Amino acid sequence: MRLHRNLVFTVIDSLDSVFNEKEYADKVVQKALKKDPRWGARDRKFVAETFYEIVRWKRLYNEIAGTKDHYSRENLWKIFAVWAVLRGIDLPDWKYFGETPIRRIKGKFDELQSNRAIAQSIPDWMDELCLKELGEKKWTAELKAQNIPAAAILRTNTLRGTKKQLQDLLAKDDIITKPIKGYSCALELDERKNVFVTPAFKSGLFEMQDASSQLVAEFLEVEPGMRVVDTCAGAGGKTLHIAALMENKGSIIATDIYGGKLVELKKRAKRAGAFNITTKKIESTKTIKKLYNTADRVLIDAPCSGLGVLKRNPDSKWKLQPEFIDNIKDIQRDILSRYTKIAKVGGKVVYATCSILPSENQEQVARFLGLNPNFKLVKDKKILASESGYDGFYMALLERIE
Ligand SMILES: C[S@@+](CC[C@H](N)C(=O)[O-])C[C@H]1O[C@@H](n2cnc3c(N)ncnc32)[C@H](O)[C@@H]1O
Repeated sequence: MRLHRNLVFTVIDSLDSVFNEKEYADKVVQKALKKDPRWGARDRKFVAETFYEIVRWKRLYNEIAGTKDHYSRENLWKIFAVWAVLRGIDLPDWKYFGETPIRRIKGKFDELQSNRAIAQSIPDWMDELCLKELGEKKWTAELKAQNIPAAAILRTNTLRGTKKQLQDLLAKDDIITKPIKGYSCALELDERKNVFVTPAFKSGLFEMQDASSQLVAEFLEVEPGMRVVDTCAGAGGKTLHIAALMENKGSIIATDIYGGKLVELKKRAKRAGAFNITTKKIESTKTIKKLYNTADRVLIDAPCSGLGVLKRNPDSKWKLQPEFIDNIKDIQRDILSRYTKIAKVGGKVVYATCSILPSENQEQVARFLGLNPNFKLVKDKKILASESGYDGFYMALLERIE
C-alpha cells in the first residue's frame, strides 16, 4: 500500500480533533470525509478505517511510540508510524518519518503482549471493572471481540418492502449484502460503503442498525393495534422498528429528555412511512406520570455505559469515566422504578442496554423485581460480542401481573 500525503494529513488532523479537542469520533470522520469531493471510495475508506484503527489502539500505540499520552502533532506522526509499521506498510521518505525505529516498534509490540490492558488497548480501570464483573475467561474473550471493528448492518423497513427487494435494489448500486441467520430483517454489507446516498435509503427502505439492537423491538412482543410507549426513544432507531412490527396499526408514544433527538426521530419516521408515532419531550416527572397504567408495551432502552458497543465506538474507551458509570446506574434504577408504571396490568416491559456489565443489566432487574412483586421476569437475553459477533446487549422482558 502506498501512503498518500493528503489522506494521511487528514487522518492526523482528525486524530488531533479527537485526542486533543475531545470531539466525537463519528462527527470528526463525517467532517473529514467531506474534505475533498475528488476522493474515491478507496480514499475515503483509508481515511475512515485508519483513523478508527488508531483511535481503537491508542493506548498500545502510545506505549510503543513512547509518546507518554501527549498528542502533539509530532507525537501523532510517531503514533501513525507505529500503525504503519505494525501493518507492514512501507513508510515514505517524508520528514515526519525520518527517525522511525522500525525494529524497536516490532520488539516493543511483542514485549507488551503480556500486559492485557496495554496489549488490548483499554484503560486499567475499565479492564479491572469488566474483569471483576465478567470473570477472566469471559472478559478476555470479550475484550478481543470488542477490538474487532463492527460490521455494517442494515435493518429492512418492512413498511416499505421485503428484505429480498432491498437486497436486489442495493445490488443495482453495487452494494452487496447478505442476510444473517436468526435476524429476520438484517442485511450485512459485504464492505463498508456510503449507503446513505442510495435511492433505497432516501425512500426509507432501510435503517442502519446493528444486528443485536434489532432483537430488542422483537423482544417486546408487540402486535398491530397495541398502545406502546418507547420511553428512551432518542432518535428512534427502535421506535421505527416497533412501528414496522405493528404494521403502522395502533399507537406509539416516543419520549426522551432531549427534544432535538425527537425532532430527528420525526424526520426518520416520515422517511420510513411510520405514521403511528407521536413524540413527547420529558419536561418533568409529570410527563411520565400522565402515562401511568396506559400501555400494553413499554420499552426502556436505558442510557448506559455503552460497554457493549466499544467495537463501533472505540473513542468511548478514552471518554468514559468510572463516575459516569456510577451515575448512570442510579439513573437506570430511577427509570426502572418509574417508567415500568406506564404498563397496564397484564402489560409487558422490556428493559434493555448496550452494556455487558451485569451491574447495569440482570442485577438492576433483580433489584427492581425484589422491590416490585407486581412484576415478574418472563425471560432475558445477554448478548456478548465474543459469542454473537455483533454488539454486546442485554434485554429483559417483564410482565406486570398486578
Ligand atoms: C440507549 S439511548 C436510546 C437509543 C434509542 N432508543 C435508539 O434505538 O436509537 C438512551 C436514550 O435515553 C435518553 N435518556 C437519558 N436519560 C433519560 C431519562 N431520564 N428519561 C428518558 N430518556 C432518557 C437519552 O437521551 C438517549 O436518547
